[in-house]
Amino acid sequence: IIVSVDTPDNSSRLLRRAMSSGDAVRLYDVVFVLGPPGSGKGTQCARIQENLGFVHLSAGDLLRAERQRAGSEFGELIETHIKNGSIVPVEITCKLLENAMIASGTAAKGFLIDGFPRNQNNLDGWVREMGAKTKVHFVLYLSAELEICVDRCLNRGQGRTDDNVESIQKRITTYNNQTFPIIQHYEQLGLVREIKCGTKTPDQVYAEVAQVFGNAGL
Ligand SMILES: Nc1ncnc2c1ncn2[C@@H]1O[C@H](COP(=O)(O)OP(=O)(O)OP(=O)(O)O)[C@@H](O)[C@H]1O
Ligand SMILES: Nc1ccn([C@H]2C[C@H](O)[C@@H](COP(=O)(O)O)O2)c(=O)n1
Ligand SMILES: [Mg+2]
Repeated sequence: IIVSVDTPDNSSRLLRRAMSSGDAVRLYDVVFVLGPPGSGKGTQCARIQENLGFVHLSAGDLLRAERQRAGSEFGELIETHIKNGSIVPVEITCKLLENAMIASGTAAKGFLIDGFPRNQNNLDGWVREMGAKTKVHFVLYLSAELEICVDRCLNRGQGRTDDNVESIQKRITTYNNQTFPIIQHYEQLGLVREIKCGTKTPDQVYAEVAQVFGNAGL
């Protein structure tokens, strides 16, 4: 039950009453969005944000912005991980996500967290820091054949330092070894909503995405 919007920093839209304890507990509504590099996570999140009122937070975008921020003590470390396709320690990423959630103001229906949690360290850190403040409704898993994903990354044209063959191969290895097990973890909890999107157009994928959100009452 949504009972209020007032939080100490006036930033969270949803304040729900914990029916069991009677205590007021703040819960951010969250959908994680995972899938291989180039599967279309950012593309679909932009549409969900526009049409369904969720705020899109890309962990990769937040890390790239932090890398560029003058005076950041993490810039070099982030760049090294991005180039190597490895995963930045969760303390950094989780703090960036939480700050962005707080900064997003009061209008969000919920948060689409794109590209997170990407490994066990991400998941453990999230549970530790954000578990009690969030409700993860489901994991939107955008799957696609890896050859298609590689082509899309190489043709993305956004000047990303990791859209080259060497970095993409490393990102895919990390995805297979570290991220896929996280998807399997959520699958075991019955929380994965997979959309097979390799050969579908963005419009076709979005039609299925909208259905998933509709089915979840979001
Ligand atoms: N269904 C689709 N069909 C064809 N091209 C697509 C489709 N979805 C996205 N693209 C294109 O593929 C590229 C990668 O898409 P996008 O950036 O959304 O992927 P991503 O999953 O966020 O990737 P990353 O994990 O590397 O951030 C972009 O150039 C995008 O325009
Ligand atoms: N949870 C995350 C998300 C991203 N990164 C780093 C490493 C990724 O290869 C890179 C790009 O992410 P993308 O934009 O493709 O989602 O950012 C990370 O370390 N941890
Ligand atoms: Mg992306």
